Amino acid sequence: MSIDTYSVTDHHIAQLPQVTEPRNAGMPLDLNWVLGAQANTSAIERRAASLPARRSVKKAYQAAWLLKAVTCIDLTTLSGDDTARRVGRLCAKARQPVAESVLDTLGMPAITVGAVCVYHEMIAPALEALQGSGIPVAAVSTGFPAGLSPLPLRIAEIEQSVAAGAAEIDIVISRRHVLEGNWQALYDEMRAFRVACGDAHVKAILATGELGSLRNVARASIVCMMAGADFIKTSTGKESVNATLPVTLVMIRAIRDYYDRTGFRVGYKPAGGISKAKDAITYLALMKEELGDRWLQPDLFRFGASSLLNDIERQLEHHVTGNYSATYRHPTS
Ligand SMILES: O=C[C@H](O)COP(=O)(O)O
Repeated sequence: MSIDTYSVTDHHIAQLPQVTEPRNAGMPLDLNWVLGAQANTSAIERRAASLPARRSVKKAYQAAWLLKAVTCIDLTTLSGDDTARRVGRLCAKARQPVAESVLDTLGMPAITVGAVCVYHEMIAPALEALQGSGIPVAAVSTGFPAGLSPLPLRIAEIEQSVAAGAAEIDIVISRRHVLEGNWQALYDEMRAFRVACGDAHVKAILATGELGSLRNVARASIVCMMAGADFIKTSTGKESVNATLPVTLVMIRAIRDYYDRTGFRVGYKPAGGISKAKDAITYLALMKEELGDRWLQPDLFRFGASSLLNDIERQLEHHVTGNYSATYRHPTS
């Protein structure tokens, strides 16, 4: 199946959606629902394997999809040697991720990335560098990436990050709760994190590469949503296996199930190892197909990525410098 006919309108490109989404309030832990969650691994893997080949976007539509992807990036630096200077450069890129000349040629308005994602210590320089841009700062907290520091410290870290001005907090769950099937413990932990976040939105990093099975991924996704996660996110980027298409299918179907049963839309953030423009399009197409256009807005979809933007920039350059530029039409025209 091709997605040539998918329209990527100005509305989709718009940086900030005008819709007001009721925040996921969560619900009591429903163990019947959690334990009933299954994942047919071979069917999911078969479908995931066919996705990249089945998804193609005509050249005339690609630039719009790529710009859409840019608006959904949590531009990230999560390195032990991060400095205020490096974060400053990242933020300058976040403000203007695509060269003005490229946007002009494509007839597109100025865009920014979805957010900048850093460690707690880098919140202040990020805020300073992003002043006036409207781009939120996301902080990884709770002992990222392993999440094995004492619970009170992890909660205090969230509180400090929120006090420092982070509008979004990416927490890591305790993988052992999933591996031991201790859903109550996972729920209680996630609930405590959500409370500590206050008004800041919370993304629950499942570290799916360490959860042992797709069924565990499905169950952990549901428990975190029940406990009030605003987003569920695949990975820290530090596991040996990070974002994958099978895991994505499982997580976004859990999101759909949760929406059908509760009416709350929870966001999805694939993260780790997504560095190619064509992969970004595959993810966007999958979101559109499984969850619909609403989940293509940056308040419900983000890529956690440190190098994806570089490849998207390269591809956009091809669009404006190659033969292609002469034939470019906006998808809505
Ligand atoms: O959430 C962010 C991830 O750490 C990014 O991973 P990456 O450096 O592989 O793009």
